[in-house]
Amino acid sequence: MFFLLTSFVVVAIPYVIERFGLRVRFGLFALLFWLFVFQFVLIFSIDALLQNFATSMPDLLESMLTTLGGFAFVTIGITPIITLVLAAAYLLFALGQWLFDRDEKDMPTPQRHFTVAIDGPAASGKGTLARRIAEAYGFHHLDTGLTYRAVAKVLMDQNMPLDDEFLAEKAARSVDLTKLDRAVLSAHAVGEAASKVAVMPAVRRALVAMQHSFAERPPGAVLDGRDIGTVVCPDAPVKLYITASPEARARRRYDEIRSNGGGANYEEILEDLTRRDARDMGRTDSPLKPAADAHLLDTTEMDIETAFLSAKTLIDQALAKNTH
Ligand SMILES: Nc1ncnc2c1ncn2[C@@H]1O[C@H](COP(=O)(O)OP(=O)(O)OP(=O)(O)O)[C@@H](O)[C@H]1O
Ligand SMILES: Nc1ccn([C@@H]2O[C@H](COP(=O)(O)O)[C@@H](O)[C@H]2O)c(=O)n1
Repeated sequence: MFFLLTSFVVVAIPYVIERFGLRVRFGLFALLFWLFVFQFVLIFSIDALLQNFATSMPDLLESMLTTLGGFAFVTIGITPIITLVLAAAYLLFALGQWLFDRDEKDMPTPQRHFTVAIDGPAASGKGTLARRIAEAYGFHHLDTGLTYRAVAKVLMDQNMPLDDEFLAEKAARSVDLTKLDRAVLSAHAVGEAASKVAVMPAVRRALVAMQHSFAERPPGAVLDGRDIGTVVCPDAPVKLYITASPEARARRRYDEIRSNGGGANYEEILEDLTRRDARDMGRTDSPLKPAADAHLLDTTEMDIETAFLSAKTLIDQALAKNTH
């Protein structure tokens, strides 16, 4: 009787803990507990049956009951042993999990991605600033203007019209962010063509999807363009809107082309920039405008380093907020 009582306690305790204490239950201890109860009931009911009715029952039934009772009697000792072994294994596993979780909590949490969104009109200096920031913080950089330029270049190379949305969308879907060649795409004419394909919603949808996933690259990404703060990364913790007078921007572009050995006409460049600004600001889908929470930076009278230091102050403040 002492053996049965002890066995009952051994199978009952893990069952009760499993039933009422565990969030994830496999029912293993419940199975062992009810198996034990079943064995117990078999032994005693068969014993009672045999004691009272053995003489009146057929021999075959009597021997079957005797075998069954004997089997239950022999195996009832195994159930608590299995329960004990499993409970010990379970305890060891739980202890290991607890130690592992505790070590994990002590580890610094991996930094999530951080996005700097930079928008502004042509030649305002946003690309130069974006590259400088990316370099200083070890972030990835995407000049989204190049993606629109790549679409325009595909169409131009194949003598296709720039206003066919179906063809332009197909070209947009073929853009590979790892193969954007600034040297090839930076031509003035490609920029002009890019602003034409950029008015088409299907083109924007295709490119924005790529830009959006680029922005999620850890540890951070800097994207510059026209709709980064408003459409591509509306939740970016730092948004900058870089601007400069049209004359200053035309002068910068003129100097840039000349220093690369190209021929340029300042008046023509100013005219092109003004026309491109008007197209980019006036289109229905994702027009160029500062996001409501963007910091404005007018670089007309500001050199590149000063612009970078202003941006750095804002980024450092946002990074400090992010980690506390
Ligand atoms: N603050 C600044 N002062 C003087 N020159 C600058 C300044 N910022 C950028 N530049 C120069 O102006 C030119 C245009 O800059 P950048 O290419 O960065 O402009 P952008 O806004 O990215 O142009 P786009 O929209 O056409 O890509 C470059 O030659 C760059 O060196
Ligand atoms: N996010 C963007 C980026 C660019 N565009 C269009 O592409 C043209 C070329 O851009 P650059 O920055 O390389 O000069 C630009 O004029 C825009 O029309 C855009 O729509 N959205």
